[in-house]
Amino acid sequence: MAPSTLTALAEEKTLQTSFIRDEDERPKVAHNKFSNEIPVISLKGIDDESGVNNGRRAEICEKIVKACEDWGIFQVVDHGVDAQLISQMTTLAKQFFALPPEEKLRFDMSGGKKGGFIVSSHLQGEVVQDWREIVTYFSYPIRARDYSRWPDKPEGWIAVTQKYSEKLMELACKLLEVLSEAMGLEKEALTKACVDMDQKVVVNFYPKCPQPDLTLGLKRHTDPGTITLLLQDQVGGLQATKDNGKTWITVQPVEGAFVVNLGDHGHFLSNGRFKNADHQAVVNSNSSRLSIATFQNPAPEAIVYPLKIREGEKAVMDEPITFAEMYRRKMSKDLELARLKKLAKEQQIHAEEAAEKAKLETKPIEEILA
Ligand SMILES: O=C1C[C@@H](c2ccc(O)c(O)c2)Oc2cc(O)cc(O)c21
Ligand SMILES: O=C(O)CCC(=O)C(=O)O
Ligand SMILES: [Fe+2]
Repeated sequence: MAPSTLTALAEEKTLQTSFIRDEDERPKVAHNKFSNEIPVISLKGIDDESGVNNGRRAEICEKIVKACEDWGIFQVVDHGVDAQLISQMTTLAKQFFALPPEEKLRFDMSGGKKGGFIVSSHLQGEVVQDWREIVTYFSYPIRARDYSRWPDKPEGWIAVTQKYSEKLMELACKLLEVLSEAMGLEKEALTKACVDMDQKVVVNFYPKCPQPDLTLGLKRHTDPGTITLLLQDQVGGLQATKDNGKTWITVQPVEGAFVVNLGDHGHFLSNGRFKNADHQAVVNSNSSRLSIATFQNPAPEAIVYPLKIREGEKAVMDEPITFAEMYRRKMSKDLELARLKKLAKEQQIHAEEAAEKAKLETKPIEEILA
């Protein structure tokens, strides 16, 4: 059972066992050992398709496409989202997590409610807990918004979140246009494949952690959707993989930048040409950390299948399926893997205990008592 908030646990000297991960899952690289390998791309001039600047758009597009092919993750600056809006969004988010537990728990979503506050994860049945609190809103399609699940404190946050969601939807669509064109398709191809794009904002708060080397803020995963725009503070903790998942790097925080991640949907639609970035978040004992993930997902009924299969390529999917089915299969695979891992661990403990018992039984009594 996940605790209802992390406020009290963050003050303890040791970590509660439900957060302790197996050794192979624990952090390998420090939260602040930053790498500059992930490309940082300026979007200045991306809208200008005329004359001399068309060269600039082409240059930006080339960089984005290369980053998607090599990493599935990159950062964007000069993206046009107002710095003041970003600062309001982060200030208000921090104020929300600083509220007393009972205020945050007015929006508790542990009973399976769509949107609100929860510790660790929205997924049911996780074996090990993530060291994070989240507050999440379903922001698009607008007609499906349920404002009763949007926290009404701190004052002014609903209005700021609405504006933030709108601006991030615009930025995401711009990036999807570039990727559509790179696939040799019309600009709207990827947004059309999403049917009626869903957007979900997840604000992650990672409190200071007593034993950060034993746990993760957010376990290793790929995002399920088309594209994710992540805003992170300067603390550091986002990690991505290279060398086919073997090596971890910590992404250098860049003030005012968005980290752009390709998700599974984007990966499948490009027939595997664009990577779905494998990533996780680590925590530390010095300071809390805030990140805001804006997930751009297709509608649940949207059909998932490669939009373009290039000559000589084989389709990465056996059959077209809906996004809802794709998500369901992903979640059950994730949970099944965690269950098998837990089982293997229990069996190992059992076998070790049995071996110890057998050893004792064959020992002469004088040795046991010695
Ligand atoms: O919180 C997340 C992160 C992410 C994710 C985490 C864990 C998984 O097993 C997984 O498959 C994905 O993607 C999300 C996607 C969502 O729609 C909501 C989330 O809260 C998250
Ligand atoms: O907090 C981070 O840096 C990562 C967050 C993330 O990957 C997510 O919310 O899906
Ligand atoms: Fe993620």
